[in-house]
Amino acid sequence: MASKHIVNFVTGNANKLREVKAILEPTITVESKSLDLIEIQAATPEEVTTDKCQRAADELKGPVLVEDTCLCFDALNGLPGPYIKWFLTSLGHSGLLSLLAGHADKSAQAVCTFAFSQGPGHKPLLFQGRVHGKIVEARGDGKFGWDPMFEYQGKTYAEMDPAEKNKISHRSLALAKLKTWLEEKGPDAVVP
Ligand SMILES: O=P(O)(O)OP(=O)(O)OP(=O)(O)OC[C@H]1O[C@@H](n2cnc3c(O)ncnc32)[C@H](O)[C@@H]1O
Ligand SMILES: [Mg+2]
Repeated sequence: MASKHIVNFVTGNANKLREVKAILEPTITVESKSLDLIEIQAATPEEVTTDKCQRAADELKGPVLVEDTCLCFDALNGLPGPYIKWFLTSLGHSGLLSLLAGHADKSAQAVCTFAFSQGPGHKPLLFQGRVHGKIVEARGDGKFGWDPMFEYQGKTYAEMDPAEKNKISHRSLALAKLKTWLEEKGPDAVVP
């Protein structure tokens, strides 16, 4: 049976693409374009993702889906947040963990914000998923970003098999909202 909907997911991250495909297909067909989009320096994931989506729509001159992921440490008032990529690159897992050395509170939130735009000039729609977990010493053999140090209900993301992670993750919670919107309104719904 042919998919009812097709989305064009623009990302430079192959791990994200793999998860998005595993979560959405076959109900929704995921096409993709590998682009490393400029991300503005902003305080909230909503601002970052909205801007990123507009850039992608302008560049590809059509409908696009983008996503931005934040990892927010509660003891640090939400930092590193949207800057997690640069913190992870510079500090690695152990350096990230040591940011919380002086804090008893190791709780953290994994936040995934998708933005869908019908094309240049259209307002991006946002779909967000959030998982409350905790930052631990790296465990598990997952190769995706900070998966080994984010623990949810006793297991790090890296200790879960892919299907298990995709059932409960910040990304799947966000995509469930996108799916509902696509099924109820459809990509041709009138968005300003
Ligand atoms: O092209 P884009 O989609 O922006 O891909 P990116 O790799 O630049 O991703 P982000 O800007 O959203 O930065 C998020 C960082 O968190 C990492 N990350 C994203 N989702 C993750 C997940 O589910 N588990 C572990 N790490 C993740 C990712 O590898 C980045 O280092
Ligand atoms: Mg990025």
